[in-house]
Amino acid sequence: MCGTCNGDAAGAAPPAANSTTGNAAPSASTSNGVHPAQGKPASSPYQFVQDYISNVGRFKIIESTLREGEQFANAFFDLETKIKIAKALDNFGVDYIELTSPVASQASYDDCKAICQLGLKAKILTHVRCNMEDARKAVECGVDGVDLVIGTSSFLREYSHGKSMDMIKSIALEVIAYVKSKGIEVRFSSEDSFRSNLVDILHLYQACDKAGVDRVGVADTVGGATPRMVYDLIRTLRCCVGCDIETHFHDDTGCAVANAHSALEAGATHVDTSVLGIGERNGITPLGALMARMVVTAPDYVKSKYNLKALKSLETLVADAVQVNIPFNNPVTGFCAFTHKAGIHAKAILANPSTYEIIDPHDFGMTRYVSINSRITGWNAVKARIEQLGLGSEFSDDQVKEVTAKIKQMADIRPLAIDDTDSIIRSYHLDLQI
Ligand SMILES: CC(=O)SCCNC(=O)CCNC(=O)[C@H](O)C(C)(C)COP(=O)(O)OP(=O)(O)OC[C@H]1O[C@@H](n2cnc3c(N)ncnc32)[C@H](O)[C@@H]1OP(=O)(O)O
Ligand SMILES: O=C(O)CCC(=O)C(=O)O
Ligand SMILES: [Zn+2]
Repeated sequence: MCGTCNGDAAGAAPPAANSTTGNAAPSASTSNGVHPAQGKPASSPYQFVQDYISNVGRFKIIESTLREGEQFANAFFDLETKIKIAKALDNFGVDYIELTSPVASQASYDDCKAICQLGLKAKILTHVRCNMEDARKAVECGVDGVDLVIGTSSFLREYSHGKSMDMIKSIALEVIAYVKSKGIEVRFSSEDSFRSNLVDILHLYQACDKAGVDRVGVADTVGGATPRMVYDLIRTLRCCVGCDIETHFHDDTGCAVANAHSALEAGATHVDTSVLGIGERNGITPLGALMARMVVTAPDYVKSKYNLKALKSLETLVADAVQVNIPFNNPVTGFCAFTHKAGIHAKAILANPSTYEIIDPHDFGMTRYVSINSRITGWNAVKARIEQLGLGSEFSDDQVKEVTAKIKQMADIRPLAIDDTDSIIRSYHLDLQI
């Protein structure tokens, strides 16, 4: 458990963004601990190779913290909080911000109008049931686009709204025509797409495409899809419609990020996210985790388009608003996401960070951290700490190995903090003077 990382070289606190304090940095490194001469490998097997269908290098984000995220158990966003989150999302560079249906309540209606008037770069969408009354309310608010949704699986047709596929199609076409007549974007999505009849939904999407919808949406509403199922469905759909394809993945079985990646590979154009993945039940594709995935797949696109260094503050803002902690194992911003502990890892990391890091923490304004306070440390890591303490020239390699053995002896007895380890080093050093 990463609980043992507490009391690392930087003390009890987790490594902070833009801080190098206490890192066991190599002597030949830059101030941020990266060897300029030994950067990333020339090519990465994880980077995509462009094919004609994949959109991994040109996707768009529909950020739904203020819609799907409002469905998270702990969420209560007043207008002030919504505005802060909307501005932070805009600063991060998301393409769209999706808001709760204005039909939900008076505040939802008023807040939707207010956010539309902020003049953000991101386009503002609201998410409504596929019917004329909801669509009218949405348009009234001044949004840039309306996301229409209706369940198409037999479960939802029977137990949610009771409409046949024919009825769904005729309502969808009517509502799409109405929203288009208002000169704004319109998307049509089949809720619970993966449990819907494939032929039925392909026909429906084709009809919507013909009617001029801007995007059709595929939703894994219950989070049961696998990346292969997603690839197959999106690849098939890509051949049936010319419009954009939006995708929405719940994380009930832990596949939400992988499914989003797979969807883009198969030709989807848009991915729904929320900050920290908050949403109904255990939520959807988290924005930060998707960024972690995509910066590895398509580094140039992601680094040029999104303000990655703002991720930590964005996640902190939302975590505070919904009263949760950022999970310890969160990609990029989890407190031990760039902490290296085992001696074998530490040695290689100090020589070249690419050995054990697929993401450069500095791309996100984060720093790496090498722990030396455990029985599994090694002399190379301890040597780096000794150098950091300014004592490098006073220890031979044999002496570093001897002091490492002392650290391990003590670490076998109890957990150590950096002060303990530094004391062992300093007292060994004092003994050398006598
Ligand atoms: C998978 C998703 O996350 S979809 C998005 C979920 N978002 C929301 O639910 C938005 C917040 N919701 C709300 O505030 C409320 O549910 C409202 C205002 C939309 C509706 O509230 P109520 O009228 O009290 O109905 P209630 O919530 O009990 O039931 C949903 C109603 O919508 C109908 N409905 C459900 N989906 C659709 C749809 N896509 N299109 C049209 N009608 C629908 C249901 O049949 C039901 O109608 P009924 O009143 O005839 O039974
Ligand atoms: O509108 C959509 O595409 C998705 C709706 C939703 O939240 C879901 O199906 O889980
Ligand atoms: Zn959802």
